[in-house]
Amino acid sequence: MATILVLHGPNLNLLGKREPTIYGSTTLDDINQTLTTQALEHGHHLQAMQSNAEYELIDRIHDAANEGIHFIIINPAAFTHTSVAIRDALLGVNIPFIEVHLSNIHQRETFRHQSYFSDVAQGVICGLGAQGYELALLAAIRHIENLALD
Ligand SMILES: O=C(O)[C@]1(O)C=C(c2cccc(Sc3ccccc3)c2)[C@@H](O)[C@H](O)C1
Repeated sequence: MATILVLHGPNLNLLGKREPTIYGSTTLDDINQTLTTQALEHGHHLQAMQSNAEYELIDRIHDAANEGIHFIIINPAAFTHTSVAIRDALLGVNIPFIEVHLSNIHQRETFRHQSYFSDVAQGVICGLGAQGYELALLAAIRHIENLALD
């Protein structure tokens, strides 16, 4: 049994409440509940956290290494385009991660096209709404289970 950590960045706590045309009407609680259920169906555990504070996300990433977290799924939200610090934390703990965005950042403002995470991620999923998280979870489980076979 493995544990997968889902990290949501700033303002995602407002998801489903405003701007549904861009980010959808699903709330973060809905997403986390769906992912938790799907992980358990595959025999794995899921932990989820949302923070508007860069340092809290960094601290959670550090703690993940001490807890034996096997994989991280992260939507850095606005930190996608600014945070070398979170990038460095992910590299520092050496836990594989997938970058997820609800919207297709490449169809939006130019400043959203650049990510500090994509080149060091296992993969990037964007533009598929809440389903992107579910696809990332399936990929994480596949990664973990393939490692177990090696
Ligand atoms: O598409 C995403 O998931 C993204 O990571 C999410 C972002 C984001 C930005 C502002 C608010 C929210 S969440 C939200 C949605 C609707 C109303 C209020 C907040 C997400 C952007 O900062 C990123 O560029 C893209």
